[in-house]
Amino acid sequence: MEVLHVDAVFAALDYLHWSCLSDYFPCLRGWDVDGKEKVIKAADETIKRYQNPIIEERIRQWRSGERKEMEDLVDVFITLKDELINQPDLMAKATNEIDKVVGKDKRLVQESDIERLNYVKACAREAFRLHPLAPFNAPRVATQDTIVGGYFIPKCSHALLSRYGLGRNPKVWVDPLKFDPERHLRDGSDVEVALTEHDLRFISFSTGRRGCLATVLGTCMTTILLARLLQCFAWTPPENAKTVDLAEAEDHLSLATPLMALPRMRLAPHLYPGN
Ligand code: HEM
Repeated sequence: MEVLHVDAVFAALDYLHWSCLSDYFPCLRGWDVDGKEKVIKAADETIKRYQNPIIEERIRQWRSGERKEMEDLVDVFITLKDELINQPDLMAKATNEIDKVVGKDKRLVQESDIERLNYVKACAREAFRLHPLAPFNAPRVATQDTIVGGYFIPKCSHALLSRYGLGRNPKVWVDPLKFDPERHLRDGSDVEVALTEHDLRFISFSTGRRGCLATVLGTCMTTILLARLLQCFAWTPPENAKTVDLAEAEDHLSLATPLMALPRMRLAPHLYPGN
């Protein structure tokens, strides 16, 4: 069932940005002229069959008082960690910053440290720029004729922003394919690095009325997760490999080959939850 679920999620993601004839001619809805409705319906049913019982069980646990603490959410920062594995000097800079701010072997990174973890946040910004989760933002429909960035957008047209294209635009970013967190740090300034990017030079939380409602929570989750991955473990490529293969798959932005990396504990054992 889990394999079916993952396949269904990827099918749904693949189709997210496809245009469908019935979006433009609603009278065709149900006829499935281009065959996409059938694929999406099947994926949707599989996703619900897998996820709904989990969600319902969670709701039951909260209502009955059995569950009292928040758990899970997030994964993703895998690609970011891999970029750092391939450039040990950058990883050392991030780890040193964490050790300096938190102190070695004292405690784990916590929310109050975030404002002083500028290099870690610059790494996260760089990952948002270079490795967007999805190729496009959610589609928008123009409610009136308008001009954006010099382009005329007629009323009713559907507009998609390329997250991939923005982050790698050579007119905006010097050496755009290089993973270089320093580009987000202002020389000699201790201005706090933010993960938000309101000028849309790349998309992290987007901006405006429909931008992410949880930029503070998202920043907190991202920074703490990455900082703890680096604080708790020294990461190296797998045996027999010099680097982690970061090549993207041909038809989506995930890694072409599964991630393999070796973690080694770098803190005193009592600091790891469960010990
Ligand atoms: C690293 C974490 C996160 C990132 C990078 C992120 C990014 C985004 C992006 C790019 C959008 C679309 C904005 C647009 O289309 O213009 C969005 C929408 C949204 N996000 Fe997040 N998000 C994150 C975490 C969260 C969390 C934790 C929550 C809730 C607890 C959340 C709630 C929302 C909501 C409600 C919207 C829809 C806003 C609307 O359509 O009006 N996000 N997010």
